[in-house]
Amino acid sequence: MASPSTTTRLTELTTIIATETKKVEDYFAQHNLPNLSFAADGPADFPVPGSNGEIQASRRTVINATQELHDLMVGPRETVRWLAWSYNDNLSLQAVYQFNIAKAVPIGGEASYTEISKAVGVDEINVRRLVRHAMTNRIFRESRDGYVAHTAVSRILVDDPRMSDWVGLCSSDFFPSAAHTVSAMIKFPMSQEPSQTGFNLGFNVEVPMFVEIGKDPARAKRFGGGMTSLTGGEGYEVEYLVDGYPWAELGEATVVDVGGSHGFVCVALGRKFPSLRFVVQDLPTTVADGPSEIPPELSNRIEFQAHDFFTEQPIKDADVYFFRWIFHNWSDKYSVKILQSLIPALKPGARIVINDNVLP
Ligand SMILES: C[S@@+](CC[C@H](N)C(=O)[O-])C[C@H]1O[C@@H](n2cnc3c(N)ncnc32)[C@H](O)[C@@H]1O
Repeated sequence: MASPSTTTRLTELTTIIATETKKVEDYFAQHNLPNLSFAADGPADFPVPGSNGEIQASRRTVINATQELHDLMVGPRETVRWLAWSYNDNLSLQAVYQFNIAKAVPIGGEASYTEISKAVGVDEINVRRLVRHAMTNRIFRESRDGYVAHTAVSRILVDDPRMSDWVGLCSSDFFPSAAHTVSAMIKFPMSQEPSQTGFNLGFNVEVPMFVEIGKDPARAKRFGGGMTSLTGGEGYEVEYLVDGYPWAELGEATVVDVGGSHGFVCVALGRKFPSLRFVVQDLPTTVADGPSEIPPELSNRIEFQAHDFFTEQPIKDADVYFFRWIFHNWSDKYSVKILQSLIPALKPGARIVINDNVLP
């Protein structure tokens, strides 16, 4: 029999939501901050810095409590139904990205479905279906019957090219891979091979994902841009890394950022620790785009080198070999290979620093 405690929990949650929301609103009022809104000119981010622990804790509590309240109200059976259907959210987002629909809607104005259809070269019925579906996630709004305007969410796809890269990477590279992951598990049971994955079945290719993406400069650039965007996202800020390790104690030291993409981590470290020098290693197409991302004042301390981390590490005298978000991409077999290829380069006292996420 169902526990009668649900009613109590609902009331508890509404009280938590009201109390913590008031703290946030009072803070906004005291600091003259804009109201939260999805209007196209509304704030794109929560307008209180992450360092404000108290308001961020209230915000987090409201997010969790409203989610729980929502889920309780929806109920277990309908939760499963909607979860199973949520691929449609990726689908409409992929269409918006792929057909560049956000750019077909003027900021501060509106466009009819007919105009969008002409601008993006997709038939009007599908434009209408997909854009209206995207609206269920607050991507665009219908300003009047048959006309589309931006919201603060859709506007980000125009204003923030790196977020657009992230959307493209997730919807166009990861979504098809995820859709084939279980098929890959059935076809290649217990495989540790990077060429026997959902990506391989999804794109019908035999080489590992990074090799395939690296063959196409535009796709590699999108991957790098997407990673930069993710790193700027809440909870992933590079400051945790900058402040969370005693970099200053290394003194005059060389840090090799293995698989360092476009070098944005080294930029953040280089700004704060002037005695560090950096070599960013990655696949050739990725490092080709790196130097243009480095601010001029750091270009003499950050260099790029094409290097495949499965081959012997070419930099022999470094103080730190740094791996950020590398090992979670590889099975144990290949993670061991990546580490073994460092061995010939390690001088006494050299460090291997790993910054990665672990699912608890
Ligand atoms: C998840 S990204 C992490 C990027 C960066 N370290 C960061 O913190 O965002 C993994 C990186 O590994 C690179 N990579 C993949 N295979 C590689 C290989 N065999 N040798 C060197 N880099 C590789 C990719 O190009 C990509 O930039």
